[in-house]
Order: sequence, then C-alpha cells, then structure tokens
Amino acid sequence: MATYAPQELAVALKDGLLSFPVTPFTADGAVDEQRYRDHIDWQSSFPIGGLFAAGGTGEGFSLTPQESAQVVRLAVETAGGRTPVLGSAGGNTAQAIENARAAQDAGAEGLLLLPPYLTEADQDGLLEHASAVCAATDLGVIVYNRGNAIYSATTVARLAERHPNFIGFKDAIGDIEHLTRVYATNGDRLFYLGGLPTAETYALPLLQLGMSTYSSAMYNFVPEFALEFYRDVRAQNHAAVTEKLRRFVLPYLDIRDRTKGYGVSIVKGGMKAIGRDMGSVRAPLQDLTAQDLADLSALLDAAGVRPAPADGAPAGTTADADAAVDTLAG
Ligand SMILES: O=CCCC(=O)C(=O)O
Repeated sequence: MATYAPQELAVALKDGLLSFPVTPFTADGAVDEQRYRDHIDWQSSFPIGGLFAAGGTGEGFSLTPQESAQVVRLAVETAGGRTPVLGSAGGNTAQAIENARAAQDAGAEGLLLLPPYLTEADQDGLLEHASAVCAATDLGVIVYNRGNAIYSATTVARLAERHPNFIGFKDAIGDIEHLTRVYATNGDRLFYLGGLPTAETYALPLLQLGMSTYSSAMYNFVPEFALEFYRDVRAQNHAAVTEKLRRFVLPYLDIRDRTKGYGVSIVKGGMKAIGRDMGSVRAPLQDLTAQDLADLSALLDAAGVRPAPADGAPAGTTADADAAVDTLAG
C-alpha cells in the first residue's frame, strides 16, 4: 500500500539523487533474490530521493511482468521505508496497466511509464496511452520521454490537466528546444528528471531546464562519488563538476561506448570491479569483455572513486576485479 500521495512523492523525488538498481541474476538466469536484497539494502543506506526497481539499468525491459513485480516487492521490503520505491510499467496499454497494478499491489509508491511496445505513436495516441495508465492507478506516474514516446509540451499539459497523479517527466532524448518547451509550458506542475545514459554527463546544463534530479546508474557501484557529484550539480559548482567529469565520468564514457548496450552492462561490470558481483546481463545485452572490465577497474583506482567498504561487505579492491577478470577470461 502506497504511503506517499502523488504530489508528496514528487516532493520527495525532485531534490534527491535517484537510484536505478541493477537486477542480479543467478547462473541459470533467474532473479537472484538474496543478492538483490543485499544490493537494495546498501543502496537504501545512503541519502537518496528514491529508488526505481526494474528501470532501464535494472534491465526492466528484459524482466517478465512477474519478475518486475517480484523485484518491486523485494525492493519495498528491503528498503523498509528508508526511501520511496517505484516500479515501471511498459509494453502496450493493456500490459502497462497490468504492470502498473502489479507494482501498486507489490507496494510501489509510484511508476515510471516506459514507452509503448514497437509501434509508432502520434500525440493523441500517446495521450490516450498514458492517460489510460494514469487512470488505472492511484500511484504517482512519471512519463519516460524516449524512443517512440516523444511527448510534446502540449500533450504533457493535457495529461497534467486530466490526471492529478501525473507527477513527472523523465527525458532520454536531450533535445534542448523540446525540453525548454515542456518546462516553459508546464513549470512547477511537474518535476523533471534526466534519464540520458550516464545522466551525470548532462546534469549541470539540464538543471537550467528544471531537471532538479536524474537517474544515476553509476550510483550502483560508486555511491559516494555519485552523491558528491549530485551535490556539486545542485550547488552549481561548475569547477567541482568539471573536475569530476574529467577525473571519472568522461573516461568512463570511453569504456561504455566501446559496445552498444554497454550503458547497462558497464554498471554490472562496476559491481564486479568493487567485489559486489551481480551476475551477468540478459540478452540482448552483452557483459563487458575481460579487457573492458580490467580497464574499468583500473579507472576506479586511478580516479579514486571506489566505495568505502561497508561493515561486513566485500571491500571492492583491484584484487576482486582481477579475480573477476580471470573468471571472465576463463
Ligand atoms: O545513467 C542513467 C540512466 C539510467 C536510467 O535512466 C534507467 O536506468 O532507466
């Protein structure tokens, strides 16, 4: 049962970094419940705005509806009220409604509405798709401007007029004029979050377009660095942000860009490199090669961003990464 009213959820999310946890799989490909609980417990131990289970970095696009509800339930139970947990609703309209209701039943506080499956959609169709999902749940709904779901400023305004539980706009396109129109038209009626791959890269400029937060994939494995980065962005400390971009984020992008789909795979690579192995990604994604993993681990050391060892948890070291690389290299 949700504890946040939609507008209360928007207030909680908009001024905190947003966690998009990976979903660990066992060697035979099932959701690894214990490792997920351990990860959510760690991710929830820091001061974040919220946690999105089954998001993009959580390979939500590769989870069955049952698995999506399963990870939401696990995240809600493990977070234990330390931070609001949201689920995702994807697929065609009927599937998205089913996913939304399952996430609500699993205890989610809100929903990220993923783009509809496969088909192209024009504005009136997108409005009816998103409207049907908003009408099917009491939870706060955030639309994801991505792929075939490009919501115009007017469509966003029409959806906001219809549904008080429509609370947020997440963007993964990065069209400055479009974002300016959406923000100028809708203002404080919504909150805005960056969702481009490795969102830190764009966080400081997008702050000027109302994007007070963003989905941080790297928060999975370098939480302290990610939180310090977010603090510097909100303080508009250009020098500190630029220094962190140069030291870690930009060299990280160089590894990420070696293979399509690495945007998620590199996060699981980061988990291996810090000694918190979360298993492999599901097809169609590919795991990092042994060399890419070794390069990522070396970057963590060179940039000085490895997380502090938690009590009783593995203190991620180069030795851990070397072991992971040896395993990968066979
Ligand atoms: O780095 C950020 C992108 C992650 C994201 O938006 C998602 O996991 O859905």
